[in-house]
Amino acid sequence: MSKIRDFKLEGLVPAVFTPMTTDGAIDYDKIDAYSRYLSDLGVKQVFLNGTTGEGFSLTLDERKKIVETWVRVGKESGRIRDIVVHVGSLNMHDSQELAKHAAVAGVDAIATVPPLFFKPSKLEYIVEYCKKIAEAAPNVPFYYYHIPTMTGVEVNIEDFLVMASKEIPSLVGAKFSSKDLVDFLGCTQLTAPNRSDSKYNLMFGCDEQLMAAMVMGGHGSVGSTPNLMWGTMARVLQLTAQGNFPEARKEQLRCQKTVRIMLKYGPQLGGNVAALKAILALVGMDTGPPRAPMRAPSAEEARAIKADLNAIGFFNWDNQPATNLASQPATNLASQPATNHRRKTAR
Ligand SMILES: CC(=O)N[C@@H]([C@@H](O)[C@H](O)[C@H](O)CO)[C@@H](O)CC(=O)C(=O)O
Repeated sequence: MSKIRDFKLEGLVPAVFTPMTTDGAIDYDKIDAYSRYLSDLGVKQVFLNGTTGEGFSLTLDERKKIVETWVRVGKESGRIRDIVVHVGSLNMHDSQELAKHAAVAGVDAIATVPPLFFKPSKLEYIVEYCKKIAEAAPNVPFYYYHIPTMTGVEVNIEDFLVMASKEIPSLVGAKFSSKDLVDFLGCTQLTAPNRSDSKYNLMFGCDEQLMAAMVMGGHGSVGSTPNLMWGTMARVLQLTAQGNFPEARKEQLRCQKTVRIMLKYGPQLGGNVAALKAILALVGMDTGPPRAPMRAPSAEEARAIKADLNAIGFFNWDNQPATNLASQPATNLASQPATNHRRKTAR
């Protein structure tokens, strides 16, 4: 059980894109260069086959081969320390199969979204569904992947953690891709008896709100923008942890402005991931087009995206941190001693 209890995601954990060729096949050979690109940034942990990875657009065999490739070129090379795999799908059996495969492949944790076609009406049903998937890989740390904007399943994660912890021994935390910071604070403040820090590993996934989530006690970020603006997101984490909120806000605003460009072009490309893939290509890591129903931008659209990024100064931001700031665990503010602001009275 110590493998489960001791596992922790922290700092910046990119939800990685899935490299594809122009004819829509998976470009497995590109994963080697991609893992090197991320490792050079200071990445230690990655999240595969999630939303950013277009996991729901992939076949089971493709998802398995992506996992195996990342383990071989990422873990075995020493570039990447921990690999978390999203095993959620449209049915429990596929997810159980992916969970078993992930365990055999040697990944470090798995995560799943709830059932999203026949949407569960009660929390108990979600817990039971997750339990059956987690049991397919009982010795692998398990995360609930909360992303209601994509799944349409709104559930209070604090309540989920309390109920699921009684049913799922491998439960270690949640990947919280929702702007509901009220629920998020409730999650981070669930402490184990006589421990000050959170009982669960809470990773936040709305990058444009990361600073606030860290103030609420989050342990870091699993998201898309660390792929393409690592330095900026690293400074959000570090400046927030240091309590330098004016500077942290400047970095967070940079993320927000970049996300607005994603939101401007995402709809016409069939989805925001398509716009993000285009931005990643513009910073030099080309992972090819997305898969239908999304599409790559035309040359004209790519020029427009680049012009909009230029207009906000995107290419002048230091996104290749020399100090690999974010590979250091972001200090969880909740565990920081209160700064003594009392003015020292002259003796
Ligand atoms: C809806 C969505 O794609 N959310 C992204 C965010 O990183 C998002 O791209 C970012 O906050 C910009 O909106 C992540 O939460 C998704 C994620 O973690 C994943 O790809 O597995």
